[in-house]
Amino acid sequence: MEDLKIIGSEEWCVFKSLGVPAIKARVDSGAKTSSIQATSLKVITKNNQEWVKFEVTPLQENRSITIPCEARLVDRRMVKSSSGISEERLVVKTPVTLGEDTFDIELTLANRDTMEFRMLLGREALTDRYIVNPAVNNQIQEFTEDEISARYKPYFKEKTGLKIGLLASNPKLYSNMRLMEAAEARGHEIVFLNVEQAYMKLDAHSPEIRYRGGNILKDFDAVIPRIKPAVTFYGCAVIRQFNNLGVYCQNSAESITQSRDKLFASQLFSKNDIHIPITGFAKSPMDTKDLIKMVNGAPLIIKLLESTQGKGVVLAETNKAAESVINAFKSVNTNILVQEFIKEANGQDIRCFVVNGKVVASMQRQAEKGEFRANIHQGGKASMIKITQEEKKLALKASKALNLAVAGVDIIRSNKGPLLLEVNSSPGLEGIENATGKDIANEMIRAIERKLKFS
Ligand SMILES: Nc1ncnc2c1ncn2[C@@H]1O[C@H](COP(=O)(O)OP(=O)(O)OP(=O)(O)O)[C@@H](O)[C@H]1O
Ligand SMILES: [Mg+2]
Ligand SMILES: [Mg+2]
Repeated sequence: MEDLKIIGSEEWCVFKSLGVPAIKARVDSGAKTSSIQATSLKVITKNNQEWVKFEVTPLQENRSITIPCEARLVDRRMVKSSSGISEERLVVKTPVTLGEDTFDIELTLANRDTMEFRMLLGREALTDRYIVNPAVNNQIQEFTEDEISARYKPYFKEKTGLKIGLLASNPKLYSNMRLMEAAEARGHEIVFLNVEQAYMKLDAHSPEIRYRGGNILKDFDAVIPRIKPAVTFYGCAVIRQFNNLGVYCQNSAESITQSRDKLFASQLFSKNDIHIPITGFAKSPMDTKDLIKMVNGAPLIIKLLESTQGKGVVLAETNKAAESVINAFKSVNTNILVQEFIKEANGQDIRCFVVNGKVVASMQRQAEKGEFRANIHQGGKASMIKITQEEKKLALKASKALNLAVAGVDIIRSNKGPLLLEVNSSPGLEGIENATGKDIANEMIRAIERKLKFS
């Protein structure tokens, strides 16, 4: 016991033979084997032995430094993730240096970028060497920030900007052109990626995304998803793949999927105590009459579950009309929501543009004469508006409920106070930039910089 050293909760490890000058490990006596976050895994044969090539992004704060490594493969192990799923992980063996001691360590290569720390130091490496004192850090080796900078100096690439992918469909669309412009203006490299031309390889060790023609899409720091409704399913699969490869996606596949389903989203809102117009959903035409009563009768709104630009939103003026329209949709198996009509809104609604938990712009939209839908695509006119504290809170709460970093939140003013209409995951920039004069594209790019701690 006496010659065991005290090790803290976080320690710097050096891997000379891998070429990793310093990597901070979380000391985790709960884990048997140590692990390191690794991407682009590839098993190769060297002198009749199996080796693994992989890449390590060793610094938590700087994702632009990636070190190519090679180590001998000693095992393949099934590991249970926190969600209970078993996955095969490659295990390599390599010398590690902690302070004055150098010893061989087995490392599981964790190829999913979910770890806060880039490395975990497990029991096997600690036993007979260290006693853990979780209250302290850097007991074995302390590196100052300057020392880390010096150690990493040769690795700092001449990289002045991020590499961002704009995952969308039409490069000529105002919003997409503005995002490309804003990213370039801030010194980043931005690549337009047509979502339907990206395809993927699903493989435990070397998952990939390729682009038409066979190019592998790699080295992306971030992806801005701008997925049109018609490609939601495929687009979200591509976003998930980028995410699995450790690329930051400004809106996640999950939140986009949720926001696209008006019923699912409305259930999330009511669960989170977010007020929406009274809304009903029913399967059978036998319930239509009561459904209409439930939302206070006609005039009422009927909405297709997946609709945008106001195309799938209908106003039924009388109970009779409502009943026949609802039953007509049901007869062709189309899912619809039935909603209380907020007459006092007078064809007005409010669009709040939310970026990373902040309302960066808001506008009022006024429907054309004789029209109740305020959508700009339906001829609505936009103007500046100062929203109330309550409306701001509502917008932020709604985007938070869906976990969207970028969201277009539609709010309607009713006699009961502001009500949430819907949250869009790819809100257009044209209407709101023109109405408010705000540079929203720039806000979105800056939000990515902040998330990636790029400055
Ligand atoms: N319950 C309601 N009462 C009054 N007006 C409504 C109601 N629901 C929707 N509207 C009007 O219809 C417009 C379109 O509705 P909604 O935003 O739900 O549909 P959408 O087709 O998804 O539009 P978007 O293009 O914003 O995604 C709203 O902006 C609003 O002006
Ligand atoms: Mg919508
Ligand atoms: Mg809308």
